[in-house]
Amino acid sequence: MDGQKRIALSAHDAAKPTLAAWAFANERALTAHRLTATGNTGRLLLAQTNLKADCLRSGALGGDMELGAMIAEGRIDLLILFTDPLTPKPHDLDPAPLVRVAAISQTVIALNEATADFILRSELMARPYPRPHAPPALPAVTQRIDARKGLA
Ligand SMILES: O=C(CO)COP(=O)(O)O
Repeated sequence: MDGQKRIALSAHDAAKPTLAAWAFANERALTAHRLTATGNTGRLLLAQTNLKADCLRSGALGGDMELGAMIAEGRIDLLILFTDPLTPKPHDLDPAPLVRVAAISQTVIALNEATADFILRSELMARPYPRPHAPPALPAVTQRIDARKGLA
């Protein structure tokens, strides 16, 4: 990761005002970085702050998957994903794959405002940081893949 971080922002509907307020309060720190957001979150950020962000599709229409692919490909350094665990909703499971792929790819992740505050104030935000390697595939998984490819 460079000194300039690639930050993804996304929030569930009930958490969108919190994320917009957090981004507004931290505008100065965030302008130093490259921002990407899921569609509706991004539009809200563009409307309520002076930040620039690349907007993906709406999360419900595939933006979550676009973001997941970017994380898997190592194109996101920090994921700020404000969830709303108290309101049941049809896309309740959407964040799970993002959290999973972020954990695997050693992407920094904040699921709430307090964690986002700690991360944004970290001295590592302004410095290059060598991302630790992803864990090696489990031997059993590797064997199954090799068997399917006719290598075992
Ligand atoms: O789906 C989301 C979070 O899981 C957010 O997507 P939007 O920002 O497009 O609403």
